[in-house]
Amino acid sequence: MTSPTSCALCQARATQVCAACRNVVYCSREHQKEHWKQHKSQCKCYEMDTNQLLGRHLRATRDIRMGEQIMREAPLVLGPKVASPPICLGCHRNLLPPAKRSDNFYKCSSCSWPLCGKECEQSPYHRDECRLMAASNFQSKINYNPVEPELKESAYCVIMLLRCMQLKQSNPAAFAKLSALEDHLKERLDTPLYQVLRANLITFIKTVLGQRDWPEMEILRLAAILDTNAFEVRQNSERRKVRAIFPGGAMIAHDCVPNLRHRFDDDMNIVFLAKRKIAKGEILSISYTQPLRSTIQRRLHLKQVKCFDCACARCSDPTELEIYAGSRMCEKCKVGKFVSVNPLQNAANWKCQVCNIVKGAREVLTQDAKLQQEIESLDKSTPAALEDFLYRHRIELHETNTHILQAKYALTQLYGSAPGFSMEELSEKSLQRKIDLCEELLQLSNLIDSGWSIFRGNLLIDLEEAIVTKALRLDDATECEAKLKQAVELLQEIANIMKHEPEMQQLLAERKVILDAALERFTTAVE
Ligand SMILES: C[S@@+](CC[C@H](N)C(=O)[O-])C[C@H]1O[C@@H](n2cnc3c(N)ncnc32)[C@H](O)[C@@H]1O
Repeated sequence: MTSPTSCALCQARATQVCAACRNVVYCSREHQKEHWKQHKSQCKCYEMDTNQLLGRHLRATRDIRMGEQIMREAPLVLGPKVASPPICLGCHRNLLPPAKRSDNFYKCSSCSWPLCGKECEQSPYHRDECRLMAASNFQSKINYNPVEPELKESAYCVIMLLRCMQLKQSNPAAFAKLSALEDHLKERLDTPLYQVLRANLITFIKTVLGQRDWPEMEILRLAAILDTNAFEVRQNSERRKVRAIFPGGAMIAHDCVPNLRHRFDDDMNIVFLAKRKIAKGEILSISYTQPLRSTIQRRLHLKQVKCFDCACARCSDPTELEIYAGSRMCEKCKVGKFVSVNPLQNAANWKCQVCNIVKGAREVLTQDAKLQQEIESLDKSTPAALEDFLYRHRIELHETNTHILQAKYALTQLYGSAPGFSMEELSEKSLQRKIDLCEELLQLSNLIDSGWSIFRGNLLIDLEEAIVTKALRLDDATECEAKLKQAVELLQEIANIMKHEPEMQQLLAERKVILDAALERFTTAVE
């Protein structure tokens, strides 16, 4: 296809191109502005494509720069997660404890679901479900629980489903968009979760809430659409953790080493950014799972939650891009690592790369599950238990095994923040430990979450703080200067990675003040 050469508005010879999509050209800035209303809906740097493996997905229609924002979309439907600590159904903020332990939350005057206050009773999110509950004489029984205020209430599981169902009447166009999404209902129907849904939730909706006209399979299909496509929307500063459907964002495929990342703005719109340069024609991807997990763990999670077998480059490589996250050291030769003979076949044997002895998949899975359970049960309030875990497993697990990586990542967070381990309190040894762990994981981030990832950004923030702390403790002026210079470079990279994260801006400004003060102190000291 040849590029257009005449102005999209007046057909005169064009001199400038729309920088966002690079698909249309203009003779002047005025004509570009005038044409914007018409062009807006087509101004995209991606298009929808379909193939057998991924189904529908998005593909770049031009080269995309690192850090470029490529899509912003409002939620089509939004509501509580399947199980949630008490939240307000009007504004979706986690509810604050009442003033007195003996008091309860504010309750909606019609349906008794807890809310922030009277003003949230009229929220457009809550109105329709409230009417339905009140008409069926259903009253929520969620109360403030002073013993376990954060306890997740499973009663919330009905809300999002009801909101989807109510779209059919209130907004048929939105309901049509929702219904066009993938569901994997066939695969989900026999799972224990869907059996429980059928037995409890569907019965509740049909009999208690009087939705008898809705066929069971139609309600289950909506539940399956939510499970396949919903994003978790997190706004920590607003105390919000809910789920939402974004039909455009739902078209983005998964890759274990994705090229996009996403965040949410103040209005709970989803925003996708390019983590790295993306070439024209490349498939756009996000990760539906966690990068520190091993191939078996990631594939199992994707299969259970999203019903597909991932066959991305990382999953297909027995060495997992040289990370060997799922491998253990060979018990026999002690120098080789076990790798799967076919990582895309869960039942395939594992073989030592050096002495070639073989282990069955079942044994590998059992060992892996045991270790995962062990690490999840550790006390993560201080570094001791995690350090002990690393020490105890230092022979059978190598440096980049998933369990070791998870423990190391948790340690980077604890050194500098856990009680008794604040930055000022850290011993020289612990401070250096934090620096070493951050540097090690940063190297790894180039392989498993490359480019401007949040994983990399968070590690850089931790490293920068530790480096400045270290610099200020040094007596040697040359060493101190070198460390402060390193911190300046780190802060620059952090600013680039986090420039689209409003919640990070205050922290960055504070880090800059601290670093500038450290540089000034250093300059004054050497003068
Ligand atoms: C959020 S939807 C993405 C849009 C979907 N492809 C469609 O046609 O509606 C998630 C589903 O897309 C498919 N999918 C996404 N990434 C995939 C991948 N890397 N390999 C195989 N299937 C994938 C799976 O069926 C998955 O359950």
